[in-house]
Amino acid sequence: MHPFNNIVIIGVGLIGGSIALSLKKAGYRGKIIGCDLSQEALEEAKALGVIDMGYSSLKDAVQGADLVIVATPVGYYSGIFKEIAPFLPKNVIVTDVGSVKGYVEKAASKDLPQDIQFIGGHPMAGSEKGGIKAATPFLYENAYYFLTPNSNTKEDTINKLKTFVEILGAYPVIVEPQQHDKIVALISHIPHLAAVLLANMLDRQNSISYIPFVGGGFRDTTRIAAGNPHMWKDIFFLNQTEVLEGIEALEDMLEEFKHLLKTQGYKGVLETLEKAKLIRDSIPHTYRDYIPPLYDLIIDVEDRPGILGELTQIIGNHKINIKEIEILHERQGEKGAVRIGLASKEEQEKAFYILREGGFPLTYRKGEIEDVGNK
Ligand SMILES: NC(=O)c1ccc[n+]([C@@H]2O[C@H](COP(=O)([O-])OP(=O)(O)OC[C@H]3O[C@@H](n4cnc5c(N)ncnc54)[C@H](O)[C@@H]3O)[C@@H](O)[C@H]2O)c1
Ligand SMILES: O=C(O)C(=O)C[C@]1(C(=O)O)C=C[C@@H](O)C=C1
Repeated sequence: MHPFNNIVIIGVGLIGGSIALSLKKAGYRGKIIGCDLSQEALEEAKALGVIDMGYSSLKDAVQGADLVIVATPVGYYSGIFKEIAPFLPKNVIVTDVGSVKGYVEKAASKDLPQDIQFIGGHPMAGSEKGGIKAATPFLYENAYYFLTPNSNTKEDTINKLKTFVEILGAYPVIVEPQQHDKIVALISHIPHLAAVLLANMLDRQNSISYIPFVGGGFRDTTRIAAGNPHMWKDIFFLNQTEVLEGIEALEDMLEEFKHLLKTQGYKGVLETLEKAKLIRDSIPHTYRDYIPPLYDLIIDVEDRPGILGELTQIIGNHKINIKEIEILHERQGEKGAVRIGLASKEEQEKAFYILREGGFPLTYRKGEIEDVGNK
């Protein structure tokens, strides 16, 4: 049974809109009310069927809610908490989706009434694109979703939010707000800063004219630099301590690398590169510990239009659900490769034979070939 019947989403953009779409996809039958400063976002959300009703007044929106999700840029939270505080129904649960949690926890305990249940939240899924038009019902599938209860959060509230997160297709992970901020500084905030600085280097070196030549490397390492500057400004300042620590660690590593390079430290440079490769290669497709493992197949395919459609159709015809699909970016000669992740060993075996006999003879179980890039 769904734990909520009347969900209010404040900020109907990428993250808020995607929550609403995921709920609808999962068959949620209650009401979804959107509240946004932007009339255009509300109109768009209604037209797309994302929300059932839209309000620009926070007071009107939250009346009757049993779950309020704050999904605006984090800098607005304190003002929003203060404004909704007098109008929140007694049994409502308030949560958020913000990329920092220590600050949000403090703001909630200061600005929300003491008897209102609050639990912080943060889905580890997103995009460099913002706004309701970028929202998708699949954003949270197989993503981690941090939940940060405080000492006042009841067990029942935690359980309801866990269920809610699972309905979105994500995996709830309970952490302390400070622990959360340490983790995301290293896996999200410092990487974002690095991407921003890499992008800006083209300008710094007065080499804007290099832009037409960028290949996959520059694109892959800087994609997130195209994210919303206002949102990211809030994130950096509201996770200032952890981000400053990360910057210092980055400075030390750059100094060390600079020294190795200046002093012909071949061994050290190689070790740095090898360590990074090990770490990068170890990022689980299978999200061990929290997410059930996936059973992968690697398929060598011809590089031509329509090939992906043919592959997925064969599998779909046999009612096998592809949990993950990835194009492996190795394009030497005429071949490319695709990785598909399946939910069970049985499905992997079935798909293996179906594909091999169905026009994809170069299908392998993961591990049968070491690494497509090294063949
Ligand atoms: N973008 C990501 O990748 C990502 C991922 C996880 C979490 N988050 C967090 O989610 C939140 C929203 O990010 P997003 O990417 O959906 O942004 P977005 O710009 O796509 O959407 C934000 C929406 O909030 C509305 N808004 C702004 N101020 C408001 C206010 N005071 N009252 C009501 N509505 C207001 C905007 O009009 C917009 O429609 C942020 O706190 C961000 O830290 C973002
Ligand atoms: O752009 C993406 O792909 C993201 O998922 C964005 C990303 C991330 O760093 O992973 C960015 C900030 C959010 O707080 C969560 C997710």
